[in-house]
Amino acid sequence: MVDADVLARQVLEPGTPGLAEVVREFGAAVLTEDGVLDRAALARAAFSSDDRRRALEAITHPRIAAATQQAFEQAAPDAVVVHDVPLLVERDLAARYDVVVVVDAPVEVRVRRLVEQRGMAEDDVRRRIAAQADDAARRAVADVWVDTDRPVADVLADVDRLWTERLLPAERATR
Ligand SMILES: CC(C)(COP(=O)(O)OP(=O)(O)OC[C@H]1O[C@@H](n2cnc3c(N)ncnc32)[C@H](O)[C@@H]1O)[C@@H](O)C(=O)NCCC(=O)NCCS
Ligand SMILES: Nc1ncnc2c1ncn2[C@@H]1O[C@H](COP(=O)(O)OP(=O)(O)OP(=O)(O)O)[C@@H](O)[C@H]1O
Repeated sequence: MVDADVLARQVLEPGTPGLAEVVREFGAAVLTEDGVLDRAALARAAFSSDDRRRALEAITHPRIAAATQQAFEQAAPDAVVVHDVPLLVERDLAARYDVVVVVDAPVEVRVRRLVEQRGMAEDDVRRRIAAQADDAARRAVADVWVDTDRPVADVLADVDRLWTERLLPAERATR
């Protein structure tokens, strides 16, 4: 499992060159008193305009890409590597994968979950969604569509089936 959001956090940990560059670009106001990244403050700055978001991505994305490559290389030859990547469509990466799975929920459900379950500010959530690909673009690259606007148990049952009926055979077919 290679989680892009986890790698995105690692490249901005205290003491990293990534964090130093972010402070040069966005100012010391994106740090807490202890010198740790204030993620909410950086999110406010980065999602204020396309230009600011791209400035952050120019710092993070090359570093995330390098860490991703390293993680892929460490996988066992018979592993099914699951790459959890929010910006797959935006970065035009679909052709690199054997199977593209889109995990979906309607926009209003996404907003409600992130506000209620994660405590995020609603305008932050909406700005992030606005900076992402829309459903039509996601549909265009999806091999499998997982609708999560259902009870979690139903979603998990579908994912189990996806694993045994689609992903394990796809891995075998690559050998
Ligand atoms: C702005 C930051 C500090 C906000 O941190 P926060 O802890 O609030 O969010 P987290 O990193 O957990 O991301 C949660 C979700 O926000 C969305 N999101 C994050 N970055 C972006 C982006 N550049 N464009 C669109 N949506 C984004 C994604 O849906 C992601 O799954 C952080 O998201 C970040 O460093 N983003 C730039 C790196 C990046 O593009 N990450 C996406 C994975 S490659
Ligand atoms: N079927 C469901 N019912 C209720 N809540 C759900 C369901 N599926 C996901 N959630 C909740 O929705 C929120 C977002 O889910 P999750 O973090 O898995 O999204 P994600 O696909 O990783 O998004 P991104 O990759 O953009 O960060 C979480 O708080 C999660 O618990």
